[in-house]
Amino acid sequence: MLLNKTIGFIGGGAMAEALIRGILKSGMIEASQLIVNDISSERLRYLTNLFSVETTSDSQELAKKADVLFLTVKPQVMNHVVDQITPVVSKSTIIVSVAAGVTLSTLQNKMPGVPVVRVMPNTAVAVGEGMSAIALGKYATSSIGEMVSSVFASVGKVVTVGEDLMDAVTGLSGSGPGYVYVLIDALTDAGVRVGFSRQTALLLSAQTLLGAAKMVLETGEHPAKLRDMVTSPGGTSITGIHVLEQKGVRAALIDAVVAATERSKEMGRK
Ligand SMILES: NC(=O)C1=CN([C@@H]2O[C@H](COP(=O)(O)OP(=O)(O)OC[C@H]3O[C@@H](n4cnc5c(N)ncnc54)[C@H](O)[C@@H]3O)[C@@H](O)[C@H]2O)C=CC1
Ligand SMILES: O=C(O)[C@@H]1CCC=N1
Repeated sequence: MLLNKTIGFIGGGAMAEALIRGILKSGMIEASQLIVNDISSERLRYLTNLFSVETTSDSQELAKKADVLFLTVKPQVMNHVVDQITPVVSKSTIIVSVAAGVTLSTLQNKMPGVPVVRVMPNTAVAVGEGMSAIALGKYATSSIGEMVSSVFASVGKVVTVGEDLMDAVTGLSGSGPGYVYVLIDALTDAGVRVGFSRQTALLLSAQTLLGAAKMVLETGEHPAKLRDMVTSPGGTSITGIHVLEQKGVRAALIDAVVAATERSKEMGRK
């Protein structure tokens, strides 16, 4: 579907880099199909060295060439970027925005008739384990939706959601790797505290999170049932879980997702 198509990225930051790394690794798209635009020539040099992709400092030139155009800039500069490209974007260009809080209607109002798809991925697309949610704008046909989904499916899992849930996705899986890195870092400190080298403690922590997550996904069991399998009566796991409950870890995680969801909504109002 994407054979011989030109794929553009406006904004060559962390998210674009993660996506490019993942899609090149998946083999779905070749480096020769990609063109990246950024205001930072340093970022462009870095991405060319890393991925051998073409780059340009001219977003209009890129918008004219691209069949699929990823908008991977910060929400705060999205208006400026869209105003720049609107005069040259054709109705056959597929626009894919990954910006937190930027709504389909904002983009559609600026680019009438142009198919727009809103996606909220996370940085784990870089290693083929991303979680992305997708919502289609009114000019995006279902075949466009399938095409964009297939790109994100090549680098992880994809769900289709109503746009009203996009801020919630941003608060949970979009921002979620950040929360999990905090957990891994804390568990690693804990490992050092009980006697491991940092390197060993990091391996024990990260592999434990990976294994537990895989158990949930592969068994389809409720996490509480899997937790029961770990907690021997009067044993160590229930002793540790008791402390986590006393410290309010569960409520802290819920509060974190709610706060990030609210922040995404707030960013969308600007
Ligand atoms: N980093 C993440 O985990 C995720 C980010 N996102 C979304 O991806 C978007 C990008 O985020 P990051 O990559 O983290 O930010 P970033 O700050 O790493 O990258 C943004 C890039 O855009 C460039 N830029 C700024 N103004 C520009 C302009 N006028 N034209 C062209 N390029 C310009 C910057 O030089 C920078 O390289 C945001 O909208 C964010 O909401 C979505 C999901 C996850
Ligand atoms: O922190 C942010 O705003 C972006 C959106 C989702 C993850 N990172």
